Amino acid sequence: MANPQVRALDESSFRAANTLFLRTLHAPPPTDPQWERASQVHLPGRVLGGYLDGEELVGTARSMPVELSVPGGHLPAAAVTGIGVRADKTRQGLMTELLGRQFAGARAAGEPVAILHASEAVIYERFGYGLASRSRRIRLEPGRAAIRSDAPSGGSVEILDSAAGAELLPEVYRSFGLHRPGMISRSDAWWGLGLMPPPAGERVVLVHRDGSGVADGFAHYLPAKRDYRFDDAHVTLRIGDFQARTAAAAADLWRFLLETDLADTVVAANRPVDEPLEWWLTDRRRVHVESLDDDLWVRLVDVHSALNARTFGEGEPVVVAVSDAHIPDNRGCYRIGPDGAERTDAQPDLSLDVSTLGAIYLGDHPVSRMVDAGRVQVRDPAAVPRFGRLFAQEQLPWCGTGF
Ligand SMILES: CC(=O)SCCNC(=O)CCNC(=O)[C@H](O)C(C)(C)COP(=O)(O)OP(=O)(O)OC[C@H]1O[C@@H](n2cnc3c(N)ncnc32)[C@H](O)[C@@H]1OP(=O)(O)O
Repeated sequence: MANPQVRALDESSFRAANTLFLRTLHAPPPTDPQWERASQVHLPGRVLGGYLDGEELVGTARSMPVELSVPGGHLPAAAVTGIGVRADKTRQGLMTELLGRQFAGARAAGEPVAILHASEAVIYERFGYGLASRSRRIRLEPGRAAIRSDAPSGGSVEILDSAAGAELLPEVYRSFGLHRPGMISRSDAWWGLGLMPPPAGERVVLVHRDGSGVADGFAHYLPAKRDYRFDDAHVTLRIGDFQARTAAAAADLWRFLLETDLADTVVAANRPVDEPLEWWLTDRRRVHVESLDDDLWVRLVDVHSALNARTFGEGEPVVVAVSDAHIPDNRGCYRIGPDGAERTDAQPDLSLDVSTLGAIYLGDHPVSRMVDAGRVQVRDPAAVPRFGRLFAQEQLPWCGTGF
């Protein structure tokens, strides 16, 4: 019988944990320069080691503290990543032990929510995570895709060298504030990691400045050439990060990308699903949606605090019973209304699992859809539209930051 054990690793084991994680993703171990950067996001107390019947490290998980934007506010959250169990030791309960330890750590650190990007969609729901935001991967062909003359515009786009980009982009991102649910803060270590490979020097960095010269958007891309003949325009621009504070900044950046000479394809993964790109184009069919992907998975590790960190729409309160297989303290009934959430002994109008509450928390899915999906049990049908109005959001959540 396996005996999964978990403990916080000391710094001397961080690189071994990172190597183990990368191996579980079928990736090579970090080189010295890669580790130099990655070590900055391995934080004492937050890198866990997993063991099965012995002292050999066979599993790992880690997290980073971030600020997460939620409807009407923001709150501290644990950004979970680096989960891996060695292939010959899987399905013996080690990840279960690692995640349980992470939940306890997040609660102790005053982080009511844990978030992650999942390698597979089937893993995390059983632990109370719900899919809370989505993104899309799109492809456009410059020349066939053009921005309309009446699309928002204002300011200019400039190319920065990578040193100037490395200095300016963190500042610009910070200046935006976490303006949409799902966005998270980016630490200096995150920027240093250069999460979007390859090395920064090979990327082209664009910055958008508004009419008064204030930087209000940026994007970077990697040009990939499929043919080395001088006269063939087989060039794909692969966008790595694209952030804009205003519609004018976003539309101007797209205009610049689509008018770049010799580029015949622009590919952007991880774009918000509600970006109005189709509305800015002369021919909306030029946006080829290659996939609709999971973005953030959200786990409310402290339901009461998490609910009270966001705001709710208008209407009559609803009493909701929450089940949670992993965190007993979360179980029970909550009265949720425009003024927030409080525990109650009243009879519930609706019941749901904490994973479903995580899925609707940022406002991506209408409550009625979760009812139709069988994820909400209804005692009082009149409570469904009320519950929907409380959680409804104008803007869809989007994280836009890999971790
Ligand atoms: C946020 C991130 O870091 S995403 C990266 C996640 N890591 C990877 O994808 C790397 C490759 N995979 C792995 O390392 C491992 O398979 C892990 C970490 C996903 C799972 O570790 P394990 O120790 O096998 O998980 P554990 O034994 O605790 O499984 C718990 C339950 O989840 C199920 N489960 C675990 N992984 C999977 C999976 N990939 N697909 C389907 N079910 C799974 C198990 O069957 C088990 O179900 P049960 O409770 O009904 O028996």
